[in-house]
Amino acid sequence: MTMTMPKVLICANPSFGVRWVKAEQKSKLGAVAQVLELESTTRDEFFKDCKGKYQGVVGIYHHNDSSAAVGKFNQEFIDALPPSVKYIVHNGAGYDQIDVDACTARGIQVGHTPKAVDHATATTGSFLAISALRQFYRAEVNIRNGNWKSGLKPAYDPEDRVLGIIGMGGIGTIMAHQLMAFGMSVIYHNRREIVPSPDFACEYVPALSDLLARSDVVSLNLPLNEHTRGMFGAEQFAQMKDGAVLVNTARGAVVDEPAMIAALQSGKLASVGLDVYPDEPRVNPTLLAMDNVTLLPHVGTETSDTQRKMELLVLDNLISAVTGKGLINLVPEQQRNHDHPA
Ligand SMILES: O=CC(=O)O
Repeated sequence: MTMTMPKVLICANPSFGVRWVKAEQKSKLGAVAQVLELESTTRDEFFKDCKGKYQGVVGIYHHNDSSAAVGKFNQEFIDALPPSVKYIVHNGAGYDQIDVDACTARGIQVGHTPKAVDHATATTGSFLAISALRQFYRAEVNIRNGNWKSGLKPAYDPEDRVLGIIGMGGIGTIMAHQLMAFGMSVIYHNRREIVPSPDFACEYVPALSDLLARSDVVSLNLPLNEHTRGMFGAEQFAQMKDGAVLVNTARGAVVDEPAMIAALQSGKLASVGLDVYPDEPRVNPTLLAMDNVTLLPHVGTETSDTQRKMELLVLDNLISAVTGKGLINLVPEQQRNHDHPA
């Protein structure tokens, strides 16, 4: 019986693979597929195993941790996969670790977990915005060093300030609601206005430069792709208000990091709140040495509730795919009539 089942490879270190869902939820995949755990410990070993024990694999579960074990799912990696592979499902909303064009060329469909990440990532973004405005990190450093309020500079209230969201989607919408509760008003910039308009008070700003000129807090909520890599640089910082705040829960490589550091050093930016960095897990030491910025180690979705939702969605996608019903969450680039987002 098992031999006739399609094979699915959980391509992640066992402690990062499927760890939060209940056993019976995990076993639903086992009922329709033969589930293989990642055994290769290096990329070369993985390539060797593609010609051996991974032969016949139809679906692959991808986790950010997959890269730690076998490296990026780039063209070389995709080309080395057994010809049987038809689906790769990433546990995460951002799937920049996977070369989607290489997958498309090989007839492999790529899935991901949008929506499941929205609340947790939005909460992280809202925390970063508040912490950056109120300078809570600097205050915490003070108290931990026994300095009470000495040397603290005036901070800013969120109320009556403008939140500019770049890439209004699921995460941006929840962040907007959360920060409106703190008294902020919301404007957004996407490539196109959302139609019908969102059902809450927000204004579409067609020109990015206008949004930057009007926002007290700018939040990046867009995917990393060929259109967005490095899109936020010296020109964009120059267009921002003096003393504005930048929040990034998207991907570090969307921002030109040296330009951001220069804007912090000149005072153009009052502060930043970051959950993502261009070369994770490395963090620029200049940023680490600044106490007016709030930095988190890419924990946007790191809650047991959200991790469970994400794992479940990956499993549901794989079950749907291997039982002939197709992926539930195909990445936008592989959807018909796709026009790149935000
Ligand atoms: O960074 C987290 C995600 O892309 O889901």
